[in-house]
Amino acid sequence: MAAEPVFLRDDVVAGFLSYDELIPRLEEVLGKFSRSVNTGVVQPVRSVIPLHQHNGFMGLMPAYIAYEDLLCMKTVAFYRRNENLHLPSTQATVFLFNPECGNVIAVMDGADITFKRTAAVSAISAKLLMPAQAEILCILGCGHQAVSHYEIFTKIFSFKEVRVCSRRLETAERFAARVQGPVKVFSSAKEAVHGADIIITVTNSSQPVLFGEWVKPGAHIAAVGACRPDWRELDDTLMGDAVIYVDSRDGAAVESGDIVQTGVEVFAELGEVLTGTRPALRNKTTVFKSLGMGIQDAVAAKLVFDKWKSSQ
Ligand SMILES: NC(=O)C1=CN([C@@H]2O[C@H](COP(=O)(O)OP(=O)(O)OC[C@H]3O[C@@H](n4cnc5c(N)ncnc54)[C@H](O)[C@@H]3O)[C@@H](O)[C@H]2O)C=CC1
Ligand SMILES: O=C(O)C1=NCCCC1
Repeated sequence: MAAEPVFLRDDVVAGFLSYDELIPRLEEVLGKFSRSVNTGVVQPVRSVIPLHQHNGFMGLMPAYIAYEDLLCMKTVAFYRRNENLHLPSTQATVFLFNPECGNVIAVMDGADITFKRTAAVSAISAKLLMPAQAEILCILGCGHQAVSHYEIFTKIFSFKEVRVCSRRLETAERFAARVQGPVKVFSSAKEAVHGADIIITVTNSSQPVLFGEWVKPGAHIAAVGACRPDWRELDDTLMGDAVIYVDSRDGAAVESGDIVQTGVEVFAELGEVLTGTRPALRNKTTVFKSLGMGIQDAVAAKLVFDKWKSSQ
């Protein structure tokens, strides 16, 4: 009989998951995913059940990675909650399976994995696509993803100024009090992004929050929210002006409102840039449209599981 699956709580997962170890694994798997030859990295587009009654949705994100013999699935629900509830909008659980028989070997709280792998992938996009002299970082939206993005961006890059703006000023002020390091709080998104070299959009908005006419030419935008075909974060002008990079072309064609509704051409997947099959056009205004991928969760979960196992 198969052994009982282990359950790893969020604090345990967080303790075993470091950006330093995560980033190279994400780069490797994104590169293999984007290769046209069969690399055994299999990941369908997320299946999504909209939960209109509850202002949210649930997604199923299975993945198999042959070179790691790694079979994984994340379930993730995202709710637009009242900020005053102080509940995470993302509720995620990661299941690791024994690929030989399909039995579950571990169940993990998926919150930290989702926060860190998403921020790490945005940081990879910035490493490849941000202008050579990037001095000002601006984050729009001050929720959970904003915290992990602040952590990794200030850890691996050095900025003269980090600015934040959220829908409500109190949220941005709370964020500034919570993170370790200097932050300038703005009440106007237009003023916050003025002159910024990198802009991260991590909002739960379904309407554009960033407009092309505000953006400095040559800036890099990591657009993390608006993961439904009827949600937007970026306006038509910005989508039309920028060179568009994505994590997965198939996912973007189905899930990204900014892409589906404007019909803009996707220039490359991040994995294609990582493997050198498509160029990184650093001198242009670039958008990395992130949607999140099961393979990203899988490599993160394996890291956690292996560390947990060797700690036993
Ligand atoms: N691409 C990916 O891999 C992933 C994307 N997401 C998406 O990232 C987004 C953020 O997620 P969380 O931080 O967990 O959500 P959250 O609910 O913790 O934070 C959202 C923040 O956006 C702010 N906001 C809403 N409208 C705004 C506006 N018009 N201008 C400025 N700020 C505004 C809210 O005040 C809140 O601070 C969501 O859309 C979520 O679906 C989440 C996980 C992974
Ligand atoms: O990849 C993920 O995880 C998510 N992507 C879109 C929004 C919810 C979580």
